[in-house]
Amino acid sequence: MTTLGTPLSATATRVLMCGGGELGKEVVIELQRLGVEVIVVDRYPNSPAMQVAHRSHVISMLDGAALRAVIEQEQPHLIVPEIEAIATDTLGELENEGFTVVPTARATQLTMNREGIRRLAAEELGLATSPYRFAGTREEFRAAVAEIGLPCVVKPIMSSSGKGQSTVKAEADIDAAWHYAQEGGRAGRVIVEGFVQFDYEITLLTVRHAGGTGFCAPIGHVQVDGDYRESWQPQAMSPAALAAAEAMAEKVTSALGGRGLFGVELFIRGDEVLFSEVSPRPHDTGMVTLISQNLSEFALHARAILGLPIPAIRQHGPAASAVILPEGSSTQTTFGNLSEALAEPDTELRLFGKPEIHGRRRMGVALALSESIDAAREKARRAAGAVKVTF
Ligand SMILES: Nc1ncnc2c1ncn2[C@@H]1O[C@H](COP(=O)(O)OP(=O)(O)OP(=O)(O)O)[C@@H](O)[C@H]1O
Ligand SMILES: NCC(=O)N[C@@H]1O[C@H](COP(=O)([O-])[O-])[C@@H](O)[C@H]1O
Ligand SMILES: [Mg+2]
Repeated sequence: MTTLGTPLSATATRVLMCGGGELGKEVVIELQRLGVEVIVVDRYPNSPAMQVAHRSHVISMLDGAALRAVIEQEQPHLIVPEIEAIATDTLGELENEGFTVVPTARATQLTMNREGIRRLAAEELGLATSPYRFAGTREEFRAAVAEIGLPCVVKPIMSSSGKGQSTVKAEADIDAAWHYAQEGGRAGRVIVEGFVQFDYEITLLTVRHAGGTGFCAPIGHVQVDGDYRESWQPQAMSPAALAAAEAMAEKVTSALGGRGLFGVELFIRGDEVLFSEVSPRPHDTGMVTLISQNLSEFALHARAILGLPIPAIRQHGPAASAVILPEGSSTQTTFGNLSEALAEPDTELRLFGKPEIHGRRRMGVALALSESIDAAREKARRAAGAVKVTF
C-alpha cells in the first residue's frame, strides 16, 4: 500500500483496531496523521483510542461472531490487534477469506497463548529460554513445580500485564500460586518457569517493514508483580549480548511473519540472552520512544503496516518513562499539580483519558530526556510522582 486515500470517502484506507487502550491510542494518532480512516473496537465505551478514532464499536472481542459481524460491516483494509485477548480463530478465518491481519493471524494465535509462543521459540526455533512445564490440573501443577524446582514463576497461559502471575519461593506458596493463576487467567492451564536470575531485562523493539527488519536501541525496564513501572533507552549492553539479542529477535519475528512492530522481551545474564516472550504489536515499555526517537514505536507500527519506508530510526539519547498507576475508584478522575509535574525541561506527560478506574489501573505515563539514564529515570519518576490523582 503506497497510496493512501481520503478518510470517510470511497478512496479511504480503513484500519480497524481490535483493542483501544493507551497503546492503540498512539497508533491511532499516527494513522490519523496520515489521513487513514480508523475504527476502534474494545470491550467498553470511550476507551482511549476510541476518543481519537473516526468511529468505534463496543463488543466482547472474545466473541467470534460479534467480532466477525463488526469486521464484515466495516470492511477494513487492515485488522490491527492491540491486545492478546481476541477471538484469534476468527481472525484466522477472516484472513483466509482475504482480510489482512497484522502482523498475521497465526502470530496473534501463537502469542495469545504462552504455550504456543514458548513451544515455537524453544522447541522449533531452538532459542534459549527459562526451563518450563505446562500444567492443567492441580496434580500436574505440583509435579511441574517439583520438576522445575524453587524458586519458580507461575503464570496463566492466557493473561497479560502480570495478571495471575506469582513467584513460588517456598513449598508453602504453591497452592496460593495455583489459585491466583486460576483467578487471573482466561484458561485454567498454567506455565511454570524456572526463576531466571537475570542481570537486567530488555524489550528489543523490532520492526518488520517493506524494506526489511529494523531494531530500536534496547529498552531496559523494571517490573513489579509482572507489570511495568519504569523503562529507559538505551539500555547499556555488551556488543556480544546485543548481537545475540538482535539475532534472537530476528529469528522469532521472522517465524511469526507479516509486517509491523514487535516487542521482543529478553533476559540478559552476562553475554547470555534468554527469550521470554514477544508482543506482535507495540509494547508498554516502549512508550519511552514517544520521547526518545524520531519515530516512536507507534509511528513505526503505522508505517510498517501501511507498507511505508523506514529508512532510519534516530535515538535522541538517555530517556526514560515512569507510569502513573493510581489506585482508587472513580469515573471522573482528575490529574492535578501539573505545573510542577511539567516544570523541568524535556519532560512530557501522556494522560490516557481512561473513563473509569476501579482498583489499580495505569492512567498515564511521564517521559523524560536527560544527560544520563540515571538522571532520565529520576526525572521521569519525579514527573510521574508529582501528578496528584484525585478520585
Ligand atoms: N522465568 C522468570 N524468571 C524471572 N522473572 C520473570 C520470569 N518470567 C517473568 N518474569 C518477570 O515478570 C515480568 C512479566 O512477565 P511476562 O512478561 O511473562 O508477563 P506478562 O503478563 O506477559 O506481561 P506483559 O503482558 O506486560 O508483557 C517479566 O518482565 C520479568 O520481570
Ligand atoms: N501489557 C499490555 C498492555 O500494556 N496493554 C495496554 O493496556 C491496555 C489495557 O489497559 P486496561 O487494563 O487499563 O484497560 C491495552 O488496551 C493496551 O493498550
Ligand atoms: Mg511481558
